[in-house]
Amino acid sequence: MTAASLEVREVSVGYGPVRALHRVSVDVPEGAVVAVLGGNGAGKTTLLRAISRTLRFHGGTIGAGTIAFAGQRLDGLTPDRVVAAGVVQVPEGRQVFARMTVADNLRVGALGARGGHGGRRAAAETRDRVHELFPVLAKRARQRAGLLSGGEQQMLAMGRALMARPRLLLLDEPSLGLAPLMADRIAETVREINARGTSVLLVEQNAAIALRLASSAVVLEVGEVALAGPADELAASDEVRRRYLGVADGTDTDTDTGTDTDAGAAEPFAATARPRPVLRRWSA
Ligand SMILES: Nc1ncnc2c1ncn2[C@@H]1O[C@H](COP(=O)(O)OP(=O)(O)OP(=O)(O)O)[C@@H](O)[C@H]1O
Repeated sequence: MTAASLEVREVSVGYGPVRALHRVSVDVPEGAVVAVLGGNGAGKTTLLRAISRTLRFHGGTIGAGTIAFAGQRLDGLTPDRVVAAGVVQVPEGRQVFARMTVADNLRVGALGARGGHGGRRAAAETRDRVHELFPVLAKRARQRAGLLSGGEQQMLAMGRALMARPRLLLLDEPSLGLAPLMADRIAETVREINARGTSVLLVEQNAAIALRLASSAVVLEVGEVALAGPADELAASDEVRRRYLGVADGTDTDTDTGTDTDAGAAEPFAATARPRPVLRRWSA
Protein backbone atom coordinates (compact mmCIF):
# COMPACT_ATOMS: atom_id res chain seq x y z
CA MET A 1 0.00 0.00 0.00
CA THR A 2 1.31 3.47 -0.88
CA ALA A 3 1.25 6.30 1.62
CA ALA A 4 -1.86 8.14 0.54
CA SER A 5 -4.00 5.40 -0.94
CA LEU A 6 -7.69 4.97 -0.22
CA GLU A 7 -8.93 1.49 0.63
CA VAL A 8 -12.65 0.82 0.74
CA ARG A 9 -13.28 -2.74 1.85
CA GLU A 10 -16.58 -4.62 1.69
CA VAL A 11 -18.63 -1.58 2.61
CA SER A 12 -22.39 -1.95 2.98
CA VAL A 13 -24.67 1.07 3.43
CA GLY A 14 -28.35 1.47 4.11
CA TYR A 15 -30.77 4.35 4.33
CA GLY A 16 -33.10 2.85 6.89
CA PRO A 17 -34.58 -0.17 5.13
CA VAL A 18 -33.13 0.84 1.73
CA ARG A 19 -29.99 -1.09 0.89
CA ALA A 20 -27.79 1.26 -1.14
CA LEU A 21 -24.40 -0.51 -1.15
CA HIS A 22 -23.53 -4.15 -0.60
CA ARG A 23 -19.95 -5.22 0.10
CA VAL A 24 -18.36 -2.63 -2.15
CA SER A 25 -14.57 -2.51 -2.38
CA VAL A 26 -12.52 0.02 -4.30
CA ASP A 27 -8.92 1.24 -4.15
CA VAL A 28 -7.54 4.61 -5.13
CA PRO A 29 -3.75 4.32 -5.20
CA GLU A 30 -1.80 7.49 -4.47
CA GLY A 31 -1.68 9.72 -7.55
CA ALA A 32 -4.40 7.82 -9.43
CA VAL A 33 -7.71 8.81 -10.97
CA VAL A 34 -10.28 6.09 -10.38
CA ALA A 35 -13.73 6.33 -11.93
CA VAL A 36 -17.02 5.05 -10.53
CA LEU A 37 -19.59 4.34 -13.21
CA GLY A 38 -23.17 3.18 -12.94
CA GLY A 39 -26.73 4.09 -13.76
CA ASN A 40 -29.15 6.17 -11.72
CA GLY A 41 -29.49 4.93 -8.18
CA ALA A 42 -26.56 2.50 -8.48
CA GLY A 43 -24.99 3.88 -5.31
CA LYS A 44 -22.25 6.14 -6.65
CA THR A 45 -23.06 9.17 -4.53
CA THR A 46 -23.62 6.92 -1.52
CA LEU A 47 -20.08 5.59 -1.90
CA LEU A 48 -18.65 9.12 -1.81
CA ARG A 49 -20.81 9.99 1.21
CA ALA A 50 -19.55 6.91 3.02
CA ILE A 51 -15.95 7.99 2.43
CA SER A 52 -16.50 11.64 3.38
CA ARG A 53 -18.56 10.60 6.44
CA THR A 54 -21.51 12.72 5.35
CA LEU A 55 -23.89 9.78 5.09
CA ARG A 56 -25.70 10.52 8.29
CA PHE A 57 -26.75 13.95 7.01
CA HIS A 58 -28.78 11.96 4.49
CA GLY A 59 -30.11 9.37 6.89
CA GLY A 60 -27.61 6.69 5.88
CA THR A 61 -25.40 4.39 7.93
CA ILE A 62 -22.51 2.06 7.20
CA GLY A 63 -23.57 -1.44 8.18
CA ALA A 64 -20.30 -3.23 7.51
CA GLY A 65 -16.85 -2.79 6.03
CA THR A 66 -13.89 -0.48 6.51
CA ILE A 67 -12.57 2.67 4.86
CA ALA A 68 -8.96 3.76 5.30
CA PHE A 69 -6.90 6.55 3.84
CA ALA A 70 -3.14 6.73 4.17
CA GLY A 71 -3.34 3.92 6.67
CA GLN A 72 -5.83 5.78 8.88
CA ARG A 73 -9.36 4.52 9.38
CA LEU A 74 -11.87 7.14 8.23
CA ASP A 75 -14.97 5.29 9.27
CA GLY A 76 -14.88 6.54 12.87
CA LEU A 77 -14.15 10.16 12.05
CA THR A 78 -16.34 13.24 11.81
CA PRO A 79 -16.57 14.85 8.35
CA ASP A 80 -14.26 17.72 9.32
CA ARG A 81 -11.62 15.25 10.47
CA VAL A 82 -11.86 13.48 7.12
CA VAL A 83 -11.17 16.83 5.42
CA ALA A 84 -8.27 17.42 7.80
CA ALA A 85 -6.96 13.98 6.85
CA GLY A 86 -6.81 15.16 3.24
CA VAL A 87 -9.99 13.75 1.73
CA VAL A 88 -12.38 16.37 0.35
CA GLN A 89 -15.66 15.89 -1.50
CA VAL A 90 -17.09 18.13 -4.19
CA PRO A 91 -20.78 17.34 -3.96
CA GLU A 92 -23.07 16.83 -6.90
CA GLY A 93 -24.90 19.94 -8.01
CA ARG A 94 -22.06 22.33 -7.13
CA GLN A 95 -23.62 23.69 -3.94
CA VAL A 96 -21.67 26.93 -3.77
CA PHE A 97 -22.73 29.59 -1.29
CA ALA A 98 -24.78 31.60 -3.76
CA ARG A 99 -25.03 34.82 -1.75
CA MET A 100 -21.38 34.93 -0.86
CA THR A 101 -18.70 36.28 -3.17
CA VAL A 102 -16.45 33.96 -5.11
CA ALA A 103 -13.52 35.03 -2.92
CA ASP A 104 -15.44 34.27 0.27
CA ASN A 105 -16.45 30.85 -1.03
CA LEU A 106 -12.76 30.08 -1.48
CA ARG A 107 -11.99 31.40 2.01
CA VAL A 108 -14.53 29.02 3.48
CA GLY A 109 -12.78 26.16 1.71
CA ALA A 110 -9.52 27.02 3.43
CA LEU A 111 -11.03 26.73 6.91
CA GLY A 112 -10.74 22.97 7.01
CA ALA A 113 -7.28 22.85 5.45
CA ARG A 114 -5.40 19.64 5.93
CA GLY A 115 -3.06 19.38 8.86
CA GLY A 116 -4.12 22.78 10.19
CA HIS A 117 -2.54 24.64 7.24
CA GLY A 118 -5.06 27.34 7.88
CA GLY A 119 -2.58 30.22 8.09
CA ARG A 120 -3.19 33.25 5.93
CA ARG A 121 -0.05 32.85 3.90
CA ALA A 122 -0.71 29.21 3.16
CA ALA A 123 -4.28 30.05 2.19
CA ALA A 124 -3.13 32.87 -0.11
CA GLU A 125 -0.64 30.54 -1.80
CA THR A 126 -3.28 27.89 -2.31
CA ARG A 127 -5.72 30.49 -3.62
CA ASP A 128 -3.10 31.61 -6.17
CA ARG A 129 -2.85 28.04 -7.39
CA VAL A 130 -6.62 27.78 -7.60
CA HIS A 131 -6.62 31.01 -9.62
CA GLU A 132 -3.95 29.53 -11.92
CA LEU A 133 -6.24 26.60 -12.57
CA PHE A 134 -9.41 28.65 -12.84
CA PRO A 135 -8.53 32.21 -13.94
CA VAL A 136 -12.23 33.07 -14.07
CA LEU A 137 -12.40 32.76 -10.27
CA ALA A 138 -9.82 35.56 -9.96
CA LYS A 139 -11.68 37.68 -12.47
CA ARG A 140 -14.99 37.21 -10.69
CA ALA A 141 -13.60 37.27 -7.15
CA ARG A 142 -15.96 40.00 -5.94
CA GLN A 143 -19.08 38.70 -7.65
CA ARG A 144 -21.71 36.71 -5.87
CA ALA A 145 -21.27 33.04 -6.57
CA GLY A 146 -24.93 32.71 -7.54
CA LEU A 147 -24.32 34.91 -10.57
CA LEU A 148 -21.77 32.53 -12.10
CA SER A 149 -22.71 30.18 -14.93
CA GLY A 150 -23.19 26.48 -14.15
CA GLY A 151 -19.71 25.63 -15.39
CA GLU A 152 -18.15 28.46 -13.40
CA GLN A 153 -19.99 27.31 -10.29
CA GLN A 154 -18.54 23.84 -10.82
CA MET A 155 -15.10 25.44 -11.05
CA LEU A 156 -15.78 27.32 -7.83
CA ALA A 157 -16.96 24.16 -6.08
CA MET A 158 -13.77 22.41 -7.15
CA GLY A 159 -11.65 25.45 -6.27
CA ARG A 160 -13.22 25.63 -2.84
CA ALA A 161 -12.42 21.96 -2.24
CA LEU A 162 -8.84 22.51 -3.38
CA MET A 163 -8.46 25.30 -0.82
CA ALA A 164 -8.41 22.54 1.80
CA ARG A 165 -5.28 21.15 0.08
CA PRO A 166 -6.68 17.66 -0.44
CA ARG A 167 -4.58 14.64 -1.14
CA LEU A 168 -7.67 12.88 -2.46
CA LEU A 169 -10.56 14.65 -4.16
CA LEU A 170 -13.98 13.00 -4.31
CA LEU A 171 -15.75 14.39 -7.36
CA ASP A 172 -19.45 13.77 -7.85
CA GLU A 173 -20.61 14.15 -11.45
CA PRO A 174 -18.66 17.33 -12.23
CA SER A 175 -19.91 17.51 -15.82
CA LEU A 176 -23.58 16.97 -15.00
CA GLY A 177 -25.79 19.46 -16.81
CA LEU A 178 -22.92 21.24 -18.51
CA ALA A 179 -22.60 21.92 -22.22
CA PRO A 180 -20.07 19.59 -23.90
CA LEU A 181 -17.42 22.29 -24.25
CA MET A 182 -17.62 23.17 -20.56
CA ALA A 183 -17.66 19.49 -19.60
CA ASP A 184 -14.41 19.15 -21.56
CA ARG A 185 -12.86 22.03 -19.73
CA ILE A 186 -13.82 20.56 -16.39
CA ALA A 187 -12.35 17.20 -17.44
CA GLU A 188 -9.16 18.89 -18.53
CA THR A 189 -8.94 20.55 -15.14
CA VAL A 190 -9.43 17.25 -13.35
CA ARG A 191 -6.46 15.94 -15.30
CA GLU A 192 -4.48 19.03 -14.32
CA ILE A 193 -5.38 18.72 -10.64
CA ASN A 194 -4.26 15.10 -10.74
CA ALA A 195 -1.05 16.08 -12.52
CA ARG A 196 -0.32 18.40 -9.61
CA GLY A 197 -0.39 15.51 -7.19
CA THR A 198 -3.97 15.04 -6.00
CA SER A 199 -5.61 11.64 -6.37
CA VAL A 200 -9.19 11.65 -7.63
CA LEU A 201 -12.17 9.36 -7.12
CA LEU A 202 -14.46 10.43 -9.92
CA VAL A 203 -18.16 9.68 -10.15
CA GLU A 204 -19.18 10.60 -13.65
CA GLN A 205 -22.20 9.86 -15.78
CA ASN A 206 -20.17 10.67 -18.88
CA ALA A 207 -18.40 7.32 -19.09
CA ALA A 208 -16.39 8.28 -22.16
CA ILE A 209 -14.75 11.16 -20.34
CA ALA A 210 -14.38 9.22 -17.10
CA LEU A 211 -12.65 6.25 -18.71
CA ARG A 212 -10.19 8.48 -20.48
CA LEU A 213 -9.30 10.38 -17.32
CA ALA A 214 -9.05 7.32 -15.10
CA SER A 215 -6.44 4.62 -14.87
CA SER A 216 -9.00 2.20 -13.42
CA ALA A 217 -12.72 2.08 -12.79
CA VAL A 218 -15.48 0.23 -11.01
CA VAL A 219 -18.98 -0.20 -12.33
CA LEU A 220 -21.74 -0.23 -9.71
CA GLU A 221 -25.05 -1.92 -10.36
CA VAL A 222 -27.79 -1.84 -7.75
CA GLY A 223 -25.28 -1.15 -5.00
CA GLU A 224 -22.76 -3.84 -5.93
CA VAL A 225 -19.52 -3.85 -7.90
CA ALA A 226 -20.43 -5.44 -11.22
CA LEU A 227 -17.14 -4.81 -13.01
CA ALA A 228 -13.75 -3.48 -12.00
CA GLY A 229 -10.42 -3.14 -13.76
CA PRO A 230 -8.09 -0.97 -15.80
CA ALA A 231 -9.97 1.83 -17.57
CA ASP A 232 -8.75 0.85 -21.02
CA GLU A 233 -9.93 -2.73 -20.52
CA LEU A 234 -13.33 -1.57 -19.33
CA ALA A 235 -13.60 0.87 -22.22
CA ALA A 236 -12.98 -2.06 -24.56
CA SER A 237 -15.47 -4.41 -22.90
CA ASP A 238 -18.65 -5.04 -24.85
CA GLU A 239 -20.83 -4.63 -21.80
CA VAL A 240 -19.41 -1.25 -20.85
CA ARG A 241 -19.47 -0.09 -24.44
CA ARG A 242 -23.09 -1.09 -24.83
CA ARG A 243 -24.40 0.08 -21.47
CA TYR A 244 -22.30 3.10 -20.63
CA LEU A 245 -20.70 4.29 -23.84
CA GLY A 246 -23.82 3.91 -25.93
CA VAL A 247 -22.13 1.73 -28.52
CA ALA A 248 -23.84 -1.18 -30.27
CA ASP A 249 -21.93 -4.47 -30.24
CA GLY A 250 -19.48 -4.84 -33.08
CA THR A 251 -19.69 -1.19 -34.00
CA ASP A 252 -16.38 0.47 -34.48
CA THR A 253 -16.50 3.64 -32.52
CA ASP A 254 -14.58 6.68 -31.59
CA THR A 255 -15.31 7.56 -28.02
CA ASP A 256 -13.54 10.88 -28.61
CA THR A 257 -16.55 12.15 -30.48
CA GLY A 258 -17.66 15.50 -29.25
CA THR A 259 -15.20 15.74 -26.43
CA ASP A 260 -11.81 16.67 -27.88
CA THR A 261 -12.44 20.25 -28.67
CA ASP A 262 -9.33 21.81 -27.20
CA ALA A 263 -7.02 22.87 -29.99
CA GLY A 264 -3.57 21.38 -29.76
CA ALA A 265 -4.49 18.81 -27.12
CA ALA A 266 -4.26 15.59 -29.07
CA GLU A 267 -5.01 13.29 -26.12
CA PRO A 268 -6.16 15.59 -23.34
CA PHE A 269 -7.63 12.84 -21.21
CA ALA A 270 -5.20 10.04 -21.94
CA ALA A 271 -5.39 7.33 -19.32
CA THR A 272 -1.62 7.17 -19.43
CA ALA A 273 -1.20 10.78 -18.31
CA ARG A 274 1.14 10.92 -15.35
CA PRO A 275 2.06 13.72 -12.97
CA ARG A 276 4.33 16.20 -14.68
CA PRO A 277 7.31 17.01 -12.47
CA VAL A 278 7.39 20.69 -13.49
CA LEU A 279 4.05 21.32 -11.83
CA ARG A 280 3.71 22.10 -8.17
CA ARG A 281 1.91 19.61 -6.05
CA TRP A 282 -1.15 20.67 -4.08
CA SER A 283 0.26 18.75 -1.22
CA ALA A 284 3.64 20.54 -1.36
N1 LIG B 1 -31.16 10.14 1.49
C1 LIG B 1 -31.63 8.98 1.02
N2 LIG B 1 -32.63 8.33 1.66
C2 LIG B 1 -33.10 7.15 1.22
N3 LIG B 1 -32.63 6.51 0.13
C3 LIG B 1 -31.62 7.11 -0.54
C4 LIG B 1 -31.08 8.37 -0.14
N4 LIG B 1 -30.09 8.70 -1.00
C5 LIG B 1 -30.04 7.70 -1.90
N5 LIG B 1 -30.95 6.76 -1.63
C6 LIG B 1 -31.15 5.49 -2.37
O1 LIG B 1 -29.93 4.77 -2.36
C7 LIG B 1 -29.68 4.19 -3.63
C8 LIG B 1 -28.36 4.70 -4.19
O2 LIG B 1 -28.50 6.11 -4.46
P1 LIG B 1 -27.30 7.03 -4.93
O3 LIG B 1 -27.78 8.44 -4.94
O4 LIG B 1 -26.09 6.70 -4.16
O5 LIG B 1 -27.09 6.51 -6.43
P2 LIG B 1 -26.31 7.19 -7.61
O6 LIG B 1 -25.62 6.07 -8.32
O7 LIG B 1 -25.47 8.29 -7.11
O8 LIG B 1 -27.47 7.73 -8.50
P3 LIG B 1 -27.63 9.10 -9.33
O9 LIG B 1 -26.74 8.95 -10.52
O10 LIG B 1 -29.07 9.10 -9.67
O11 LIG B 1 -27.23 10.21 -8.41
C9 LIG B 1 -30.90 4.51 -4.48
O12 LIG B 1 -31.79 3.45 -4.37
C10 LIG B 1 -31.47 5.75 -3.83
O13 LIG B 1 -32.85 5.84 -4.04
